[in-house]
Amino acid sequence: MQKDAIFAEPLAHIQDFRFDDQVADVFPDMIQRSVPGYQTIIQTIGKLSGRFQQPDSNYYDLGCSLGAATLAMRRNISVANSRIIAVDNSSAMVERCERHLLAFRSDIPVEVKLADIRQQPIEQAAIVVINFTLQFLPKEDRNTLISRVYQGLKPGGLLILSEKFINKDAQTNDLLVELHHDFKRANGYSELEISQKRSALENVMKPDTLPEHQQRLQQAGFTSQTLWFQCFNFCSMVAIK
Ligand SMILES: C[S@@+](CC[C@H](N)C(=O)[O-])C[C@H]1O[C@@H](n2cnc3c(N)ncnc32)[C@H](O)[C@@H]1O
Ligand SMILES: O=C(O)C(=O)C[C@]1(C(=O)O)C=C[C@@H](O)C=C1
Repeated sequence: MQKDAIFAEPLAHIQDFRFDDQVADVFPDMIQRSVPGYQTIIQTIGKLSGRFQQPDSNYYDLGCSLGAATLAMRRNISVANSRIIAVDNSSAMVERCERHLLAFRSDIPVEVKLADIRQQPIEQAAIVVINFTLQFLPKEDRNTLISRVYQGLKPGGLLILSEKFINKDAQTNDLLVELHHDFKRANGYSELEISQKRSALENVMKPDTLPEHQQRLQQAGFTSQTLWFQCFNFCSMVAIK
């Protein structure tokens, strides 16, 4: 696995964070060292896929990057007529995702699409995964996407939504941010790497609060939802139709 050193040297000008070739090359290392509980979340997406699979259904991975959640779903689905649709608008990610999936054998077809998830139709879905991607959409587009997901799920269908979040209360927000930075330090990131990446993400990643997420899910129609994972300012929720 290639080590993430993208922000290791002082940068004269910090550009907005993009999922380009440079990021895609180091992404497994980057996400592992940056997102507390990432591995647990991926494993649990696998377990949930076993539980919520339904025959003759679609499974969506929206913002699939290299396909970690797709692979976790694919390993755990055993019912007939299942199809996975993995979508990302970064060509660097999609190219590598396709190659990555070919390295593992399976009878379940996966369609990897270079597209904007805001344009992706959701139909006959047993499961929709949005793993650390909603936070990159413009705020005004988030309600529409979650409503479309609700509409496209079959009865009993599951949405798995993982996000970085903020607290309105500054004191506890700062505490969670500091604990996350401690996590990054423990994983070998320097102060410079932490602060330069933070600046690069500032304009492109706008996390919501937990109540904003909960309200959005409810407004979309989900009457059954819960937070199942939280570590510092990272979380994962499930909502059942
Ligand atoms: C943090 S990564 C997701 C990680 C991945 N889901 C996983 O579990 O390993 C966010 C991804 O969302 C993609 N993305 C961001 N906005 C998007 C959009 N509007 N449409 C499609 N993909 C998008 C990025 O290209 C990036 O690959
Ligand atoms: O590194 C951070 O501080 C993050 O916010 C992590 C985060 C994410 O939450 O999606 C941001 C971008 C990277 O692609 C991987 C992870």
